Amino acid sequence: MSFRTQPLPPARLNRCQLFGPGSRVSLFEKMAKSDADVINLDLEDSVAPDDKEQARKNIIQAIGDIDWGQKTLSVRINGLDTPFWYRDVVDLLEQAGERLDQIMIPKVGNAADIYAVDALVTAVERAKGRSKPIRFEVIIESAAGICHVEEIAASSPRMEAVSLGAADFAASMGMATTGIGGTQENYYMIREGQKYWPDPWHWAQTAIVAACRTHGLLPVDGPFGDFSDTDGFVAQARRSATLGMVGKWAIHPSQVALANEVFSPSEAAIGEAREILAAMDEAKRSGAGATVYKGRLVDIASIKQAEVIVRQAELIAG
Ligand SMILES: CC(C)(COP(=O)(O)OP(=O)(O)OC[C@H]1O[C@@H](n2cnc3c(N)ncnc32)[C@H](O)[C@@H]1OP(=O)(O)O)[C@@H](O)C(=O)NCCC(=O)NCCSC(=O)C[C@H](O)C(=O)O
Ligand SMILES: [Mg+2]
Repeated sequence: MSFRTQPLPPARLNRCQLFGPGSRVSLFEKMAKSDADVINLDLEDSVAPDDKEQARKNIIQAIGDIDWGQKTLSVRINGLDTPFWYRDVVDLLEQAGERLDQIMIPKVGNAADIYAVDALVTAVERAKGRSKPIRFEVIIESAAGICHVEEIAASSPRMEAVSLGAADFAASMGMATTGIGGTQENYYMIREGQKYWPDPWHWAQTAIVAACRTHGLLPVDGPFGDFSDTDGFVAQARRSATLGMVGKWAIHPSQVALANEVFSPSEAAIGEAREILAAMDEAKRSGAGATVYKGRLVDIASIKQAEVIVRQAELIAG
């Protein structure tokens, strides 16, 4: 480990983030009653330009009126290249109640983008005497965003989470696809006449995970567009979990249970993690730094791996 130790991410569940357009008020109660850990009310791309103002009003009202339970409540503002974002921030911070936990900033390109939003948020918080600091989550969904992901992760103490937005990312990168996440038909390799489909999102996800882990943030996988493809969603989510991501967006309620299942450690995994910790306790007592568990090596690094699973299990248990 370097002299600088790795900070822990916020101790809260983020297995599923359920999205809904701010213009579809009829969805809000359903979102609040869902099993998602995080709710994202959207002012950005799921809301048509003519509906932006009304959507903002709907969201401000709903933040106060609806019982959101223990969920993390987040609003996605419009991008910094639009005329809408500053009004989103000012109206939300001036008019929405303290129940609002965070704002999601889309299409972030560098740390200066976060600096700009932070300055505005800080000014309104001070002017209005808000007692709970708003936290930030951002979406990496452009070539510039992925190039600057580390400085973005380090950009503000308000930062909590970073998501990969596969749709805008693909567009910005000029990727030859209209699919949102998942396997891409033309991204394959051939060996002995057999096709294999690698994961085109892998490197971007890994870069996000590394930046988040370095700065104590939550790395999250974004949308999977084809909500009728359950197997495809689960496969994508499992790959993300294996890489270190803590959760995934749901753009339809049918995806919530799938994400919760994938990003909750199974009883077997929790049991094994606890056994590894016990085996390493025993090893340490006898002065050893490594031991054998079920025929394989476990050592001090295994303790940290097991602790990730046990920590997640404890969060879920409450
Ligand atoms: C995708 C949808 C437009 C589908 O809506 P709809 O046609 O109403 O779906 P269903 O008829 O199948 O709905 C079944 C029941 O579920 C309720 N419902 C639907 N959506 C939601 C929701 N988001 N939350 C809660 N409940 C929901 C319906 O009302 C039905 O209920 P009932 O009648 O009582 O049975 C719609 O799901 C939708 O708008 N989804 C969210 C879209 C969104 O927010 N997109 C933005 C995020 S993705 C993105 O921005 C890309 C990213 O930035 C990137 O670049 O990658
Ligand atoms: Mg997007």
